[in-house]
Amino acid sequence: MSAPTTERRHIVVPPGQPALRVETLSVWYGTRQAIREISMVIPERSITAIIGPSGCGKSTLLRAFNRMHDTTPGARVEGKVWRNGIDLYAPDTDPVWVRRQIGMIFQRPNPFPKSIFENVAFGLRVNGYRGDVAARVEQALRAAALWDEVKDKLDASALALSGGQQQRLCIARALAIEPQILLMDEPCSALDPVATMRIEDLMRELAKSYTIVIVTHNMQQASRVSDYTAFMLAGEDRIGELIEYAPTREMFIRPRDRRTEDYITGRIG
Ligand SMILES: Nc1ncnc2c1ncn2[C@@H]1O[C@H](COP(=O)(O)OP(=O)(O)OP(=O)(O)O)[C@@H](O)[C@H]1O
Repeated sequence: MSAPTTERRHIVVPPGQPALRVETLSVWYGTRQAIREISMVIPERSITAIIGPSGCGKSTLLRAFNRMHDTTPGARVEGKVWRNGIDLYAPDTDPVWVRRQIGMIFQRPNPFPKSIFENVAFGLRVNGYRGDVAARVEQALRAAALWDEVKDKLDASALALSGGQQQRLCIARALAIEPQILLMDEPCSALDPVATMRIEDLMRELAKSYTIVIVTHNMQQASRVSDYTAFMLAGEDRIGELIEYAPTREMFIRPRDRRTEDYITGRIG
């Protein structure tokens, strides 16, 4: 199905049910605006990559998707993020509910200094889960492709795992509370190529059931794993904007905007 394109920017509206609908989203840190009026639709059960040069606002945009800026002093968000008809920024929308639906995986794996089991069980306990915690922990570890490696040492410290295993543990920890969307902020940048491949394979597997949005510096990674790619760029005023948003294959083979082409061919950034 061909997608409509705006005149000024090349922004597709992916077909099907959106996981998130982002409308004229702007974020400020104090008086400095970091991103300007970004509108896009994130399709469900797919991987959307956000790419662009350092400082163009990729993480800022990603963090706006689950209200992470609520916890940043001085940060302010304008615009709307809709999920199934609910405005995530409406005064009566509970930010805890938002973050339960939309989990975040960070650049550096950040397991708690607890056992492997307790890391995954943590969110369940915080949320007062009354079911079979052990079963849910196993399910999450299996979904994160880590179960076989840790099933015999669930009581061992999470900090003894390799970097790649720690990152998959953090993914299991996020999955345990059954989110629908996973935001990943450069999840492989601290990992070696083999661990990176495992996370990328895992992402493809997870995308069958979850919606994933990933920020990545690595264009090869975006082209390998994502279905859609959003290219951001900051102009002379240093405010990040969405320049082009398209199916990944299209963007890498036939970018519509010269700035996208300059970036993916290495002329800028
Ligand atoms: N907590 C903060 N307080 C003040 N300014 C911030 C904060 N976080 C980010 N910024 C600024 O906002 C702009 C966008 O930053 P952001 O981290 O979103 O960019 P990015 O594209 O993800 O960069 P990178 O690829 O280097 O991680 C930058 O100028 C950055 O310095």
